[in-house]
Amino acid sequence: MVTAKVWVLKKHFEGFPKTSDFEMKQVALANLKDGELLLESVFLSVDPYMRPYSKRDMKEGDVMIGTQVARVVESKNPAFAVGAFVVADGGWRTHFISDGKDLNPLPPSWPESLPRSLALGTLGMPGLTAYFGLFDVCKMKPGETVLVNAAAGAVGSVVGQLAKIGGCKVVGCAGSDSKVAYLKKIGFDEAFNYRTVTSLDEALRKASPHGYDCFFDNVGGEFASIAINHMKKYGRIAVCGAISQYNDTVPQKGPYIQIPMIFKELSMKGFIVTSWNNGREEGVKALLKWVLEGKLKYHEQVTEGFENMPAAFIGMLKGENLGKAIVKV
Ligand SMILES: NC(=O)C1=CN([C@@H]2O[C@H](COP(=O)(O)OP(=O)(O)OC[C@H]3O[C@@H](n4cnc5c(N)ncnc54)[C@H](OP(=O)(O)O)[C@@H]3O)[C@@H](O)[C@H]2O)C=CC1
Ligand SMILES: CCCCC/C=C\CC(=O)/C=C/C=C/C=C\[C@@H](O)CCCC(=O)O
Repeated sequence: MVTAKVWVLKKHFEGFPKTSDFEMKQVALANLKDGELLLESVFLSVDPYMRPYSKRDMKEGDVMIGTQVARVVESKNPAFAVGAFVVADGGWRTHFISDGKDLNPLPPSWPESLPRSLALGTLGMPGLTAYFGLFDVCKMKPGETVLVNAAAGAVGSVVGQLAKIGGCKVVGCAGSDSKVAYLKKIGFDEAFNYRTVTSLDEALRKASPHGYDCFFDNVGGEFASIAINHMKKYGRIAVCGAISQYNDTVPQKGPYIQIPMIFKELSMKGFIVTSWNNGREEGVKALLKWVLEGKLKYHEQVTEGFENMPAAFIGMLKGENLGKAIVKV
């Protein structure tokens, strides 16, 4: 009998999550039934969505939601051989049983040169978010100017590079000087530290005096309220996330956006990447091609040890990650 370690939400978050909000438990797994398979987590993802989704979708005592790259260790399902790797949404668990229905197999042709953890980042949900958010929501065109915040993160770093591949000028912001240096290294035309500039308004104007055609918003809040005034006429805003608001105990009250929306005749669209699940194969194929060509660089913030999942999650929310935050079991 296999005993899994799991992390449960001991107490709903109030403001920033604390390690005391989580509790590690041991769960004895039953023997496999026909059609089932036993999976062992190899890499686990920590993502911003877990913060708001936990409030909406979870009750105290539930196993934390999340995805992982897992290896098949025992199988009574002919579609999955022992040793195969899959992306699963098994939550924060070291081992779990699946009936095979909600698993995304990694292609057997996965290049040996690439870490399988990329299936949780640049070649997975965050990378696809950037891909479809930029091409289908922003509808960027060559020669345009693209703005992206949280630009050194899992989604933002892909957005900026795809925009460069698409022939655009790219401006990004991040929360540390080292992240800003990374952005310039991977090809951003302009980048600034939003925490240290004296004026966000001035920084945005300096980076692109004629404004922005596309704004890929990962952050919301005050930044978005200021950035909207720098949009060009007929600009497009892809509302991807609002991480500056996820930990609010009292909702922020921003300026109202109707005047710039009307005056500049802007388009603003919120989106969730799961709406493109049917396009997943197309997106991963395109992203993989650019990675293998060296046009799409990736960075992973790897935390070692299942016991460190809460710390990795909290650290990501606080900006301690460069690129995709993952936990290596
Ligand atoms: N709509 C969708 O389908 C999806 C939406 N998302 C959203 O995209 C955004 C980025 O996600 P992801 O790339 O996975 O995460 P990241 O890898 O970018 O990590 C989160 C980053 O957000 C930044 N951040 C945290 N708090 C603040 C704040 N108060 N103000 C400004 N920046 C902050 C930090 O970077 P920094 O150093 O720059 O502060 C931190 O590193 C999130 O809002 C997420 O919810 C992600 C996936 C799918
Ligand atoms: C509850 C209010 C949510 C407001 C928007 C918050 C976050 C946006 C975001 O980060 C969306 C992420 C989407 C992730 C999609 C796919 C999965 O890997 C997560 C699935 C989680 C689930 O649907 O159970």
